Amino acid sequence: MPDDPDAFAIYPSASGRLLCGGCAAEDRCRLGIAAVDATRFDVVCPAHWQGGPGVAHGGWTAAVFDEVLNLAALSTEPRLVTKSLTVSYLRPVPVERPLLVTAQIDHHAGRDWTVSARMSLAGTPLATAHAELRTRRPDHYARHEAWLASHN
Ligand SMILES: CCCCCCCCCCCC(=O)SCCNC(=O)CCNC(=O)[C@H](O)C(C)(C)COP(=O)(O)OP(=O)(O)OC[C@H]1O[C@@H](n2cnc3c(N)ncnc32)[C@H](O)[C@@H]1OP(=O)(O)O
Repeated sequence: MPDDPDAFAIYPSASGRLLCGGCAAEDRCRLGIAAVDATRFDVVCPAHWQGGPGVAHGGWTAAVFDEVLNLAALSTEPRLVTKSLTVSYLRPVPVERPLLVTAQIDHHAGRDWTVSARMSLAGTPLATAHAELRTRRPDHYARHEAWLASHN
């Protein structure tokens, strides 16, 4: 744990990837996301994320959207958290098949962002998502740690 938790930032990994705090040490995205650019992502659902036979767990789909929706805004604002995330599951998502996820910033004012994304297979939409993001306050993680310590 760093002395100042709010010093946390995401930098390109050894291989140039932008990875969350949980994946940076392994230098690979465990969700199976590979960024093409800031708004397009090649995604493959690893088999161990299957929820039904050959079909992705809905939590994996939500996690992928959470990641790409933040990545879409990351180049403009590196200090984001997700305030809300809504996923529409349109069709089952197959595991181990090449998927395309596109994401965009729909609105930004002050600390508030609204973003949306779509997951597709060969042009057919499988799921869509909308999220509200919030720019973190400078003491976001320190405040969290203080709150947690007060509940020990
Ligand atoms: C990237 C590259 C590859 C990687 C790409 C990106 C990697 C993946 C990105 C993942 C992004 C995520 O999933 S982020 C993780 C998921 N999201 C979160 O953890 C956000 C949790 N929610 C919050 O921190 C907050 O609710 C906010 C920031 C959304 C809104 O807070 P706010 O702006 O301060 O609003 P406010 O109404 O004052 O706060 C609501 C209530 O929460 C409390 N509160 C607010 N902040 C905190 C805090 N830090 N610690 C404790 N408590 C807090 C307030 O006291 C208040 O309590 P009371 O007065 O009501 O009692």
